[in-house]
Amino acid sequence: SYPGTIPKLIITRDPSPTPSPEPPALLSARTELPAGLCLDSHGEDESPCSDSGCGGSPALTRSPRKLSNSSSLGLSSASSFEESEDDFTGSDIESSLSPARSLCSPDEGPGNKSWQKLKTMVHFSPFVVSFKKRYPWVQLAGHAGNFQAGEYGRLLKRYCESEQQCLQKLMKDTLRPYVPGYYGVVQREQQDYNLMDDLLAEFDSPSIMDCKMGSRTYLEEELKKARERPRLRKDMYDKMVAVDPGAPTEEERAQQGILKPRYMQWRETLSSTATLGFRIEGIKKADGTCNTNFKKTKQREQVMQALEDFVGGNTQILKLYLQRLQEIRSVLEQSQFFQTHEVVGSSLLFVHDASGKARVWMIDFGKTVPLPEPQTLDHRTAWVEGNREDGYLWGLDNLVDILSSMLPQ
Ligand SMILES: Nc1ncnc2c1ncn2[C@@H]1O[C@H](COP(=O)(O)OP(=O)(O)OP(=O)(O)O)[C@@H](O)[C@H]1O
Ligand SMILES: O=P(O)(O)O[C@@H]1[C@H](O)[C@H](O)[C@@H](OP(=O)(O)O)[C@H](OP(=O)(O)O)[C@H]1O
Repeated sequence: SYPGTIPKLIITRDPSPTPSPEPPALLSARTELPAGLCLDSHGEDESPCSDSGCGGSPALTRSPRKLSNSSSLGLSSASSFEESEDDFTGSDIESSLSPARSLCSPDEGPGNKSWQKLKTMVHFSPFVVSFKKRYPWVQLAGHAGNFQAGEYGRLLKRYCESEQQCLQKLMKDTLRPYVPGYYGVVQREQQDYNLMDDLLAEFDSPSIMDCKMGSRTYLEEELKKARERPRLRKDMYDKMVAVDPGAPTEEERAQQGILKPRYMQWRETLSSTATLGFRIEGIKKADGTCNTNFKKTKQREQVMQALEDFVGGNTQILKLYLQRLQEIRSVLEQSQFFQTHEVVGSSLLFVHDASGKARVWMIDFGKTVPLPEPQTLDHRTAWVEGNREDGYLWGLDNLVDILSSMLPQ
């Protein structure tokens, strides 16, 4: 298991069947909370590109406007990813449970966040690009309303300054072939977007998997903020209760809210993030079925089963994925960008189709931040607060090891 210290914000109960050591508390939601603590129905300014951090941050000179829940629907269907639940065919157990979805629903009334997490919902978005190729675009994870269709096999992702900085640097780094091509900032309907390659464009009826990498999903900066300006998140409390009604403490129950790092950490220990350094966020298969119900996929065997199902038992595809991951790992080990950035919340996007093509790319750099010079990370050392290690390569080592063990020796 992960050799590092996972800070326990509040000790409730370990959702893991295997006991883990109890590390020291770094932050407590208890009485240390200063006066003025407020209860948000959604978070504010939690991370560089969290739903409020990016669009709502006053530091951004770019358009701070938040997309409304229906904003993508408000645009032409030929140019936007429409939310089309009619197309949904997957087993979406968690989404039906998720209170956050109804919390963020359009009829929620004013004053609430204007856009929401996709969570366990998957967006299928058929659209027409300028060369008339029509294909269903799928957003497996992340914030709803974050994406718009671009032209020529490109897509627009809601502007986030730290992501822009990263993508710009990555275009000059050895990692360039392993990230979506980046084409700068574009504006649509007064909203700024980062324009990048749609990685699905070159596939026919692709199968897709999103794996969130690293042993930690919140930035050190987020911990600091939570201490200095603690905000109780009602939406996160509700999401927690929907998955495990026994998870909140008495106090959290009374407050009907939890701090973001506490929620993120609970998610990490519930899934394989804390023990394997990555977790599956969602899988969509070529037959149209989707599963984003991996919150409790924690054990190595459960992960293997999900991967096996994803590739449909096709060892050739598995082999190609393994090769690509090994290639990415060796490039990461040399990459100047990677050595000098804390990479949190970033995913590996796996895509294959019936033609036998299988590729993996790194996506989502909204919470990838530069380190102060001359600090570097090896991405394998256990995290202790202050060292900023993210466990990315430790997770990739585990993923490579799991895929290798699934292939005939
Ligand atoms: N360049 C791309 N090409 C194709 N699909 C993409 C691309 N980028 C993202 N996606 C799809 O959108 C999903 C969410 O992407 P991403 O993680 O970048 O969004 P986000 O809103 O920043 O997520 P989070 O809330 O985790 O920060 C991915 O799981 C994938 O399905
Ligand atoms: O997957 P879940 O259980 O829905 O939880 C969300 C997930 O951890 C996202 O990664 C996080 O966004 P960031 O990575 O951008 O912080 C988001 O925070 P947010 O609600 O503050 O955006 C969480 O709500």
